Amino acid sequence: QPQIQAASEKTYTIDTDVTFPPFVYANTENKYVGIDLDLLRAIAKEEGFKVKIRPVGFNAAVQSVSAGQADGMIAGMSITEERKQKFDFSDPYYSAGIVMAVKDGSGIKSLSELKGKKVAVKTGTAGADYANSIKDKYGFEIVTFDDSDGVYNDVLNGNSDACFEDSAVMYYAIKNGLDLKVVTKPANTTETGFAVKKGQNQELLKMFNEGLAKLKANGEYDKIIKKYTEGKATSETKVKSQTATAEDRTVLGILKENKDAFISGIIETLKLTVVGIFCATIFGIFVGLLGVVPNKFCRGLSTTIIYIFRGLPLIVLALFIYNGVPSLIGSKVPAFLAGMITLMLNEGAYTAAFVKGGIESVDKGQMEAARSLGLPFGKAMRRVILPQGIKIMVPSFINQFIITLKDTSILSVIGLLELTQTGKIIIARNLEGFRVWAIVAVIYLVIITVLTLLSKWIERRINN
Ligand SMILES: NC(=O)CC[C@H](N)C(=O)O
Repeated sequence: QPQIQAASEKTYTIDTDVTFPPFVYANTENKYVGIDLDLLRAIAKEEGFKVKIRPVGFNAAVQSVSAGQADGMIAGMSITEERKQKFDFSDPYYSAGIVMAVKDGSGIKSLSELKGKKVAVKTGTAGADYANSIKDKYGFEIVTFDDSDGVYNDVLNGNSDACFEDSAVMYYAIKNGLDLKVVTKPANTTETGFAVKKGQNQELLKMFNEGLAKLKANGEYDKIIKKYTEGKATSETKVKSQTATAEDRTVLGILKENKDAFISGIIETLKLTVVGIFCATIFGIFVGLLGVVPNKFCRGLSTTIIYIFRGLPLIVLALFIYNGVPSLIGSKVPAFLAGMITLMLNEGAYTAAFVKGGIESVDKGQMEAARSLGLPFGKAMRRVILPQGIKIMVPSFINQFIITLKDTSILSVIGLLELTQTGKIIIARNLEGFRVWAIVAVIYLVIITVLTLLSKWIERRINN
């Protein structure tokens, strides 16, 4: 009995794409809902397991599930032959084809008019595959975005001439006021399913299928589908942008409405920054010192570490640690830990470089004089060289702290819900790109100002 109890309480991490109404999105109450999540929650209840939903985006979800970082994903995901190599899919719960949409009033009416034009798609989706498969035939260029709102906006802005999107999603968005028009019939219709990594989490897949069958039998399935596809929207099913008239669209209104999201985004950013700065500083000082000790191996090691981690783009390092390393070591790397290690290695390499440089810039005669007075190397370093070197390094430290803060934004690619990712998700809902990014920018500036003042204060104390 207790064993069953424990098993039934198991929580699974499920990644999703919240820019995909009516399948997954945030409603007016900021709750993640939609056909997929309602089904998943009903199934979880039926089968006795818990789910933790992470709004990471479609492509990020595909990667985190393949890397074993999440237990499964549900995001209106098409069951394709290619994906079956990497994923095990549940029984289908919906189906969708791909349609092309253009700006209302644009002259384009068919695929054959796309020659020399730009088509926006979402990274890693069936729509993107479809676009790739016909781009040479019709002679268009592809532009990719991480979420559906980015795709729609690019067409609305006129940067792209058309976009490809799942039919149900496109119709739903247009019904809810998006100023685009569907001009083709659904193509490549595929079924939609819940996915786990191939060969993994089979018990979860089995429970999903059993639960789905039960919901289909007892009418709950139909109810959920109807709720999102027919009839009048309720406050529960409304997409944020649907309430445009009722909602306060001023900067203050947006701030008030999303207060909690912004606050938790800020906290996550601050946590990452503080932990990142701390680890990078220790790591950097250590590697920097290694670079000046009188030992060839240590100096070589220091140079190599600096060379590698200063040379790698932060985003590549983050994706490598989060999505690459788990398949190597066979266990999960939590997103926060992955983010922290990324910052430690990258910012630490820069720190090491200026620590080394700072020490080297202290006049050589200082060390010689200290040594000839009989001080051993370590002591001469600590008492004579470092105090002078640190003064030289302080401005670089402050600079690096600020860069670390800004670089935390890049960690949004591994789904960390820090300030930038928070901004993306809010925009996914209210489509107020300009205002939300302005708010996010101001918040960063405020934090940077505080950080700078704090650093300046420390600098003064060190110099006195
Ligand atoms: N969330 C999505 O964008 C899914 C798009 C599409 N159905 C796919 O599986 O690729």
